[in-house]
Amino acid sequence: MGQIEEAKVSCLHTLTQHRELLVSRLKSIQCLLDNLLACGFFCEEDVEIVQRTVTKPNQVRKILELVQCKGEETCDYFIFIIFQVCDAYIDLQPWLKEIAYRPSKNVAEMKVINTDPISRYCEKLRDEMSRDTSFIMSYGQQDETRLEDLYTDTVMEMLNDCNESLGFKDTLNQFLGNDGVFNPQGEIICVMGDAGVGKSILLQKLQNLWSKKELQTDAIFFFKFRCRMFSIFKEEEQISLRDLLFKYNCYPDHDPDNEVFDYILRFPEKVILTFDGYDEIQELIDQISVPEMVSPEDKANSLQLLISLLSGKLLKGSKKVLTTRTGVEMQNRVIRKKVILRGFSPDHQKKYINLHFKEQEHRELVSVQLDASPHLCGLCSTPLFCWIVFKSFSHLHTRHDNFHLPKTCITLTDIFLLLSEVFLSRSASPAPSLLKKSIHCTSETFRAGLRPLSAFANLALQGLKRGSFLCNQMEISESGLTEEDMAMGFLRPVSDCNAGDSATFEFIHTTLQSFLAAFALVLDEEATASSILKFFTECSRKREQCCLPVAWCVTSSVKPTENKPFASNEHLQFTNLFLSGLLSKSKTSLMGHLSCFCS
Ligand SMILES: Nc1ncnc2c1ncn2[C@@H]1O[C@H](COP(=O)(O)OP(=O)(O)OP(=O)(O)O)[C@@H](O)[C@H]1O
Repeated sequence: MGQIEEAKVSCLHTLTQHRELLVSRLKSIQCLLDNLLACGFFCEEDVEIVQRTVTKPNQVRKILELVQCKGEETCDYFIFIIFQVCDAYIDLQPWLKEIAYRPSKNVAEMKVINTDPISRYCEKLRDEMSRDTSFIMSYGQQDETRLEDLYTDTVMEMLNDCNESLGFKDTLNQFLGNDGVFNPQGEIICVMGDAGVGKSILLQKLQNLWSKKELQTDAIFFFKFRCRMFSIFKEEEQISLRDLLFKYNCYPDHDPDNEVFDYILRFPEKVILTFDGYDEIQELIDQISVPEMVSPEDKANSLQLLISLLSGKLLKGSKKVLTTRTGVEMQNRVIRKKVILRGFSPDHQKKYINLHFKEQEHRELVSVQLDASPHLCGLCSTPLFCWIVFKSFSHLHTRHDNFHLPKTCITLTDIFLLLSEVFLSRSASPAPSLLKKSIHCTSETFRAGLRPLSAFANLALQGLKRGSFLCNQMEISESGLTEEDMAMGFLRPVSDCNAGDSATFEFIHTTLQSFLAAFALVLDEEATASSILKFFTECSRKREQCCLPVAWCVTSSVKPTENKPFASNEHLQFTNLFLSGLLSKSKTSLMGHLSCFCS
């Protein structure tokens, strides 16, 4: 009993003794008030008295005064709140250690609710992140697929500063760890890989793991960005770091004192930032004139904010993961580690088959067909192409008796023709009856869907010509596309790139946009040879290989809006590749057939 008395006295005494420190370090008042009120230590009037007091230090003084007036148990509980809600009272955790705080039996059984804005915001971020990342987007509005039902590990190779192999990794939960770090001062984990190899999906998986607290990290904030978004800001448009983080992720609720943002600035090491598709804005960054130092408080051009974040001038110490197509390099001094994605290994491919096909019969059929065609098997090591092939197989096999995956010489053009056929046949033919399947006839499906296909193709080409991966509702309506056409799956809505009130859409993958653009060029009867080959000319104008510094050592005077359409001309190169494919001998009959109906 004597010992308990002594402990009780010491709590009250502790508050008196450390009053000054508490006044200077206690920031989150609301959480204290909420809990003291909920447990009956404070009444409504006490809360009002504190709230009426101006300035935060005075509010803390008032709380301490009231708590101490109410006696030992209240003081005990007051310290217990600080102990329990450690995120919000991070500054006082060393103090708790110093006084060797141990909750007494009495308070240890009491409830503490975390109503601190920072903790609430972290929870909101995790919830939203989980919602945003649980489904694979490219499956369009029609058939959403859960990420966890289809995500398959891919081959990840770590490289050093000279691009020599440092070994392979096959799981993601320790992705942010020290394995493969060649420059401890660098802050960027650079994920590289070819089109469709799974860079965006890897980020999505990381985000999803974090939202479920399954990613090994102590970061409590995670902000995701698509680099494409930075290209839609007008040059004169200014945005603050606070708005950039919150507007494109989520805003904190009930944070009148801006505690969340202040916390982020004070503890950047608690922040993870991901930037997807750096290649898409590389040239914009390349051309921006040397940025001035950007203050976290001021508004600035969005690209300057991005550069400042990447270079560590803003939120220094935060963890950054950036994805880019192979070939777009950054200076090693900003890179912490490099990971290159190599796609599916044969084992991954088997796992992916099992996840993709529920029926054993289909699994076996696809495996046999893949084994019979090493060429197709090779293409399927790229997850995007594998997805298209499997999706086409599922769709066309259930509808047509005579559908088989092509055995020999399958090209990328064949793969995208298959995908288009799947999209077109969704609306064209009725669902298959169990007894009677129709005969598979590609040219008939294309002919029947020629109107929407041409409209999508023209939209893709117009986008490519003006250097945009996005299109708005007006452009869609002008192209004659109906709501039913939109449901086919070629386009999907984009939530984080909305310009103004109008909804924005993008093709489910940039390679599909390149394919459709090539389709439009081939179908255009009036196009001259030079206009059809326009992109060949552009691509032959060789760009100097630049090693991106994240721009600040580039002193070009060219302004961002005067830029050339695309960061790298890879999208045009894809269009050229598809153009060659569509003009090749094996496609003469299909394209000739369609051209007849176009004219
Ligand atoms: N690990 C994976 N598991 C299952 N499916 C995957 C995986 N990676 C990619 N895919 C499939 O491939 C599609 C394309 O992948 P993703 O968009 O991530 O490629 P990318 O490398 O970011 O391409 P780009 O450079 O063109 O942006 C995904 O929508 C998904 O269907």
